Amino acid sequence: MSSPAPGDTTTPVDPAPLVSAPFDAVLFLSFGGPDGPDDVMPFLENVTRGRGIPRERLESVAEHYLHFGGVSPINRLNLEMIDALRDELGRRGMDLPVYFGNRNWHPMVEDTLAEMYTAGHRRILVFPTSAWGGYSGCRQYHEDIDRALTALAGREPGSGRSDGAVVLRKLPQYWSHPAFVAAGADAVRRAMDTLGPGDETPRLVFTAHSVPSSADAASGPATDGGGLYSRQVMAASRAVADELGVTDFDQVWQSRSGPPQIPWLEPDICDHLESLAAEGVRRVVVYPVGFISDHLEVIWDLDNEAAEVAERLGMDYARADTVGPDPRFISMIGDFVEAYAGGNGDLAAMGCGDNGRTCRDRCCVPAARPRK
Ligand SMILES: CC1=C(CCC(=O)O)c2cc3nc(cc4[nH]c(cc5[nH]c(cc1n2)c(C)c5CCC(=O)O)c(CCC(=O)O)c4C)C(CCC(=O)O)=C3C
Ligand SMILES: [Fe+2]
Repeated sequence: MSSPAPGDTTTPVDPAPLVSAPFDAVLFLSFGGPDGPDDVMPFLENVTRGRGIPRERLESVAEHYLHFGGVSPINRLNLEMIDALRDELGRRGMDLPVYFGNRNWHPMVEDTLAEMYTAGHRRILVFPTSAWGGYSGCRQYHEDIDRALTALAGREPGSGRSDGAVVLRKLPQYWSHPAFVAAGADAVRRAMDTLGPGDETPRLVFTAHSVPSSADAASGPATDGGGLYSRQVMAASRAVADELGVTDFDQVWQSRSGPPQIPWLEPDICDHLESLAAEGVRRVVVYPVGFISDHLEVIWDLDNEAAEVAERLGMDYARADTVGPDPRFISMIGDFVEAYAGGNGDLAAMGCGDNGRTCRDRCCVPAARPRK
């Protein structure tokens, strides 16, 4: 978490939100996922609205969800983290209630914000379930906040953001937080243990969600040369490997979508397993450092697809748990809430911003999307 580079202009913030008044509630903001078979297509349409994802890709992703009865584990996993966070805040004597809202499925963030407003909350800390910078990992969560505020202004005259009547402050990116790194390292240790002893140390492979190469190139402050997301993922992977004393590791990508002619970050985990097998590697541990819960992208793309490839290649394969349920991760969220609740948290931290404003000027701008 760095402060702005010299010469970098921080986006001006409305004067009112800068007032260092205390915050009175937490909004746990996530991606959302379907809760049953009838939700799957409407959910996918929400995710991909205007994004040029081919119909065939949607249909095959729908099948992944239907394979699990149309239910993504993401909502249940988020609710478990929220319960743990409530306990954590309670232990610290902090009485901020924790609400749950999503970008793409119920409870939708627009409805949650309306509920929070009705309950009297006006200064809200937002914890996003993404650790990263970049358009999908950071700016899109600011957009969710912006959309929810616009919807609120429509429902509740006088709730406008410009007069500072409502402040939603997004908490910073946490990919480099020691708790995130330590919990990840322990998850890798446990996965190594499940493989048991062998005559070869397993190769450690980190994965994160691929994004279009153009989106990665546009990630970070405009003055920073781009590639913020991929640099963060590599740095987080290296930090976990360092903690384990592992020097030989790979960092690859998973879950790409979009038409094949558009370049996305590569290599894909399944292709990478083929390359490793060709090199003679026989044992692999995969850690999805890019996600904080074992949601569908993890259990389908890694536990099904990649595991199948590994089996066909005759490799021993284990997938490490994501950090979500680790008490250190929940305690990290507690630390953020405690640091920001009084109103004096570090507003210059990367990813932090009020009412949908990004932390830096022209930061993580959406890349031009291909027209179909
Ligand atoms: C960087 C990143 C994260 C990590 C940061 C974060 O966690 O926020 C993330 C998380 C997630 N992505 C998820 C699901 C999906 N992502 C899709 C599509 C896309 N993701 C993208 C990027 C990311 N995605 C991008 C550039 C697209 C292309 C379309 C677009 O530009 O928007 C699609 C459409 C179909 C497909 O093509 O796969 C689905 C269904 C779920 C929920 C899983 C569940 O339900 O359990 C989660 C947590
Ligand atoms: Fe995604």
